[in-house]
Formats: sequence, C-alpha cells, structure tokens
Amino acid sequence: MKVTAVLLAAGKGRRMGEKKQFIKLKGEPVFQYSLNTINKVDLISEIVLVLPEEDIDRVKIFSFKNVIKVPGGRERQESVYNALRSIEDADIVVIHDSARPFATERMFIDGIKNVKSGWDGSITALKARDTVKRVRDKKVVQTLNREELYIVQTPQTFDYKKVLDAHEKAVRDKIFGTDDAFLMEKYGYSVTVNEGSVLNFKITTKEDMILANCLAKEKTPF
Ligand SMILES: Nc1ccn([C@@H]2O[C@H](COP(=O)(O)OP(=O)(O)OP(=O)(O)O)[C@@H](O)[C@H]2O)c(=O)n1
Ligand SMILES: C[C@](O)(CO)[C@H](O)COP(=O)(O)O
Repeated sequence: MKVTAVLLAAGKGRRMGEKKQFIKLKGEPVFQYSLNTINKVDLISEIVLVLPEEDIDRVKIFSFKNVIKVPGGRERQESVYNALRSIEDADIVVIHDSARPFATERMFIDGIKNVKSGWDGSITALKARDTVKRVRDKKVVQTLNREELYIVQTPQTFDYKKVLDAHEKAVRDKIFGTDDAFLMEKYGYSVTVNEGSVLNFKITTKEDMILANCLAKEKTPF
C-alpha cells in the first residue's frame, strides 16, 4: 500500500505576524521538524510539501524521501485540495500541519495502521482533560460532557480516494471545515481517533514560540 504524506506549510501566519513555518527553532525552520519525523516513518514513501507560491523556489529542504513541492491556496482546505490533486497514485494519505513540529512517529504510524485496518480515516486527538462549557454573549449556557470531547490535532490519515472525494464534494457544495476529518464526517465516511499529546500543540501566536523553543532539541536533520 502506497502511503503519501502531505505537509502543509503554506499559511500566512496572520496571528503570529509572520510565516511561522519558516521561523528557526534551534537552527532549523519549524517545517523541517515535521519533515525530519516523516523521514523516519518507513511506511511513508513520498512527501507533498505545500508552500506559499512566492516561497517555492527559495525554500531549502532536507529529506531522504522524495519531496514534491506544491503551491498552497488561500485557506488551509484549498492547500490540502491542491496537494491531493497533485498526487498521482496513493492508497493512503497522511495530512499534517507543519505548525505542529512536535508530532511523533507513533502518531503517523498509528493513523496509518487504523486506516489499513478498515477505517476511512484516523485523526490524532487528545481526550478533553478540562471542563468545557458553551458560552454565548459572555453567559455560560451549558457544561459539555467531556467523556465525549476530544481536542483534535494532526496528523490526520485517510483513504486517499475517499478524502479526495470528500474534498471534491466540499468544493461543489461550498463547504468549509477547519480540518479534513470534518469533510469526511459530512459525507458519511468513518473516522476514528489515534492518541495525541499536549506536546503536539499548534504554534499559532508568539506566546507559543516560548514553549516551542523549550521543547526544540539541538539536532541535525535525521
Ligand atoms: N492557506 C493555508 C493556510 C494554512 N496552511 C497550513 O495549515 C496549518 C494550520 O494553519 P494555521 O495555524 O491557521 O496557520 P496560518 O494560516 O499560517 O496562521 P493564521 O491563520 O494565523 O494566518 C499550518 O501548518 C499552515 O502552514 C496552509 O498550508 N495553507
Ligand atoms: C487541522 C487542525 O490542526 C486541527 O486542530 C486545525 O483545525 C487547523 O487550525 P486552523 O488555525 O483552523 O488552520
């Protein structure tokens, strides 16, 4: 079974104030951390790296595995769709945000195993540990049952043909989601969870860089 990884690094970093995927963490750009991890996962045979169109030619990458560079779109969903359409043949695709540099090899492997075992998709997720409430106009209106709540991360792994189908239907129906699993759920595909980690947080604002710098290890690629 051919497994392709899609690494998303085409964001604008509006909340950070700069393109966070290129910020250096102990000498390496943020996106290179995920590339290093994906390179260690034997089950993955090629990588589609999605970059801002204006940066495609200048960005230097280090990878043992074959990397295809693809231009991103205006929104994350459009970037994923561009990547999926650029894939010539794959059975399984693993989609990962480069803004999550501390995803582990295990998260990639667990997702791939779940899809190989028959699920249409598997998403890295962390069971809610805090109490979660619904608030409207600053008034607390409901306390949610946290036994049913998961904080969703990437990598997210899917049957390639099915996730491409979900994205094509979403374009047709003008549906937008904050992750790819949302589109799978919407079109009736089965999605399960594999275990995430608090360390697999998404770098979003400058504050997140403090933690990222603490977690980053001095290392050379691979
Ligand atoms: N058009 C886009 C938007 C986002 N991403 C990627 O999707 C991931 C999650 O997005 P987010 O954290 O929202 O990143 P940005 O879009 O860069 O941030 P912001 O929303 O603050 O502009 C990141 O790895 C980002 O590079 C992408 O490839 N293409
Ligand atoms: C896909 C994702 O990482 C799951 O948590 C997240 O939704 C992407 O974040 P964004 O800021 O909405 O692009």
